Amino acid sequence: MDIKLHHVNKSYETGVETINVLKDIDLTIESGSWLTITGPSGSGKTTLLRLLSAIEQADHGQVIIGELDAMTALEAERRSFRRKYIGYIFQDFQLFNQFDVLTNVMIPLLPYEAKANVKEKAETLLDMVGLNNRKNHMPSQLSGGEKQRTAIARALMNDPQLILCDEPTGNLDLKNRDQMMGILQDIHKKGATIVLVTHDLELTKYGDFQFELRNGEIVNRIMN
Ligand SMILES: Nc1ncnc2c1ncn2[C@@H]1O[C@H](COP(=O)(O)OP(=O)(O)OP(=O)(O)O)[C@@H](O)[C@H]1O
Repeated sequence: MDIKLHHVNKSYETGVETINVLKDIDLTIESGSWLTITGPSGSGKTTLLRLLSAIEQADHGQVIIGELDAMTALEAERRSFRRKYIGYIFQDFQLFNQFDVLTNVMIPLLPYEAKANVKEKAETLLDMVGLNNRKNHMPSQLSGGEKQRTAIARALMNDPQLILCDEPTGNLDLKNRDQMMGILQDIHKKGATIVLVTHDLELTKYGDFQFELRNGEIVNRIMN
């Protein structure tokens, strides 16, 4: 899906001060492309992903994600759009500690599809990320890398057209990192748009284009 951000600003109020996190962001991401975003800690990368997922709204500007006008759409409309089209791999995984791995992966689709189908799909994805032998484990029993792979499997449950990845390989060893990047490449070849935030400069070689965020501004735009 095509994505367009125009004159986008985002700030947070802490009660003491206003933090201007994203400043006048202009960005076009063509359907099926792969953008890699790097930048120092606190530069606004996660905030940008939150706007691209329509979890949060900008203060000003235009945010168009496929058919969704994220600035004017109501919360329910944004949630439904996310569920249909977006896979989000969160930096902190956001697993439900009270549910086992399989249930964590099934959760996004459970309210909407037959349980048997959802289970089959979740098991296929857990196989793909090499975790089928952990499917009945609780998150507290997993290593950081296993949690991350669970989060990756869960993000793929809805066959997302747009995949937003926040440090998706930060907890993985090189072998698992390359395996996960291989999975993302396969999905990308099938047409998904990918936006990947990373500190790992090795990963910038995968995308079509990249930029750095610095202090909430885009710098160093590079076409690969
Ligand atoms: N809900 C919030 N309330 C107040 N400030 C926030 C909030 N969310 C983020 N910030 C601030 O916004 C700035 C950008 O945060 P963000 O998480 O987008 O950075 P980042 O580039 O993803 O950092 P990292 O690489 O460390 O994950 C930081 O200074 C952070 O403290």
